[in-house]
Amino acid sequence: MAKPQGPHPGLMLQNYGIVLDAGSSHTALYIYAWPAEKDNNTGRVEQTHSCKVKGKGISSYASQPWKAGESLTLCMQEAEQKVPNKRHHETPLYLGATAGMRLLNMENSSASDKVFQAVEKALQKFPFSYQGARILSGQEEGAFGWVTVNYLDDLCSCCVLTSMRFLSPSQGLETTGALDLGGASTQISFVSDNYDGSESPSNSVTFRLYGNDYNLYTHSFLCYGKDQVLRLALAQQTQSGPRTILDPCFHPGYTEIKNYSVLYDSPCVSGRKPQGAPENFTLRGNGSFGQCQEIVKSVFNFTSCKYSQCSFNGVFQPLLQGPFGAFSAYYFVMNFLNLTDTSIPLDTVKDKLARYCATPWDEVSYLAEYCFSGTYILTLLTEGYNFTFPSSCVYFQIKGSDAGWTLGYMLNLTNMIPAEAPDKPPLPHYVWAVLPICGKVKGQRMLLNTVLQITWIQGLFRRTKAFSQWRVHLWLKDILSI
Ligand SMILES: O=c1[nH]cnc2c1ncn2[C@@H]1O[C@H](COP(=O)(O)OP(=O)(O)O)[C@@H](O)[C@H]1O
Ligand SMILES: [Ca+2]
Repeated sequence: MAKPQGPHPGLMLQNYGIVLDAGSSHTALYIYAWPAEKDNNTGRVEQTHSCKVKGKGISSYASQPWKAGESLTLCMQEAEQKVPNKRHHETPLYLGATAGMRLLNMENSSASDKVFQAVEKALQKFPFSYQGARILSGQEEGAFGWVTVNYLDDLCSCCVLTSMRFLSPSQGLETTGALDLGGASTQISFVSDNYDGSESPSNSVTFRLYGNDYNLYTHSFLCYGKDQVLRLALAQQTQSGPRTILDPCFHPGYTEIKNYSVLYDSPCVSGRKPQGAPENFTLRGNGSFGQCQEIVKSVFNFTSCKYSQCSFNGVFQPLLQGPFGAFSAYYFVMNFLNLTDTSIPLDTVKDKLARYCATPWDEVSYLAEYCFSGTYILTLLTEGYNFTFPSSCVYFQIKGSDAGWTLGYMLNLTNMIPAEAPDKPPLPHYVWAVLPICGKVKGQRMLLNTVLQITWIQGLFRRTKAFSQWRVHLWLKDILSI
């Protein structure tokens, strides 16, 4: 008897790509896959696997660089299992390091070189097509995060509220801004109609997509990731070299002995260590959101701005234009605190956070830093960047842990971000009319997307924004399976 025929093997063929995100706090490996037979511009790239490397980020191995390489072995072995053997040699492997390595490189560039040598040696042992390990600039980190957010196009309910924006004849269509919060740096990236890149060229990244140039505003604040900001806040409170501090950002009853040398061992606070400080100090929590916010505010500088407008620390920022997707630690922290619903009035959010901060430590008992982190996020968004809640549409991405710069980085390096327009329109016009029907088939959520996409298409005809054309193109291909 003849064997049952499976799908044509060609249809099953997948391409793979691996990106290691060497963050300041830890390293994560992501595997992406996309159909091999579709041309690069249209196949939907999906994350098929992720692996969290045990231990800390590679920058923490400055004094034992070989361990940085070793630390990656288990996740790399997992990747060997997950990517089919036949595809190993064609699978590109990238490692990108962010703010932890930026700081180490500033502090001790030979130690940072040694960490990269060790990592390179470890990665080259695997059968993938190794494409190099490097430090991403802050602009790259922000810009690739923005590409990911817009590629994923995973609009949440928050944007339903603002979908009328898309219909507004004056505004036209919009892309989604990206907010990334790491341990050592934080990025904000968005396209603003009134920003042409000339006022502060260092904050401008130009993308060529479908034949049009996009001007993206992006800024990375080194030392404003949540772990380094905690150091800035503690440095602020220990300038006189005390033996004890009463810290409002920690729960009442919380006590921790902190070492001065360890606290000040970072370029973000080095040079500020108080002279003649004892070896340690005791941090005692007193859980006051209001006082904590005052301390957090003091790490921002709002006094000088040589541009038409600034966010903080004299950094230019054009008028906010949303929606925005907030991911990484934004998501972890706000999800933990049950504060991802941005339609809640700001005062209610503050009340909830105040109640959480005031909860005695013996009732919380683990994860001491969420009061501080929540207060920092709220302050960064409202005072630093000037978001107003609930009218600003910032949504904490459900797949927050997996959104980030890695997908955008890989799309760029594998030439999957189309720079030039296709010769002919992506689809014949009659397809537009079919959209609502296709939408209904996949249920309400798809219907919502349909409405948004149609509005985008209206925008397309109005302003022919190339990036949205790209998105619409991908989306149509996806739902129509062509
Ligand atoms: O599963 C989690 N729960 C809570 N926080 C997390 C989790 N995974 C990562 N984080 C936090 O997200 C941040 C990720 O920062 P990352 O290591 O990418 O630094 P970087 O982007 O500044 O280089 C860190 O502050 C880390 O503590
Ligand atoms: Ca990161």
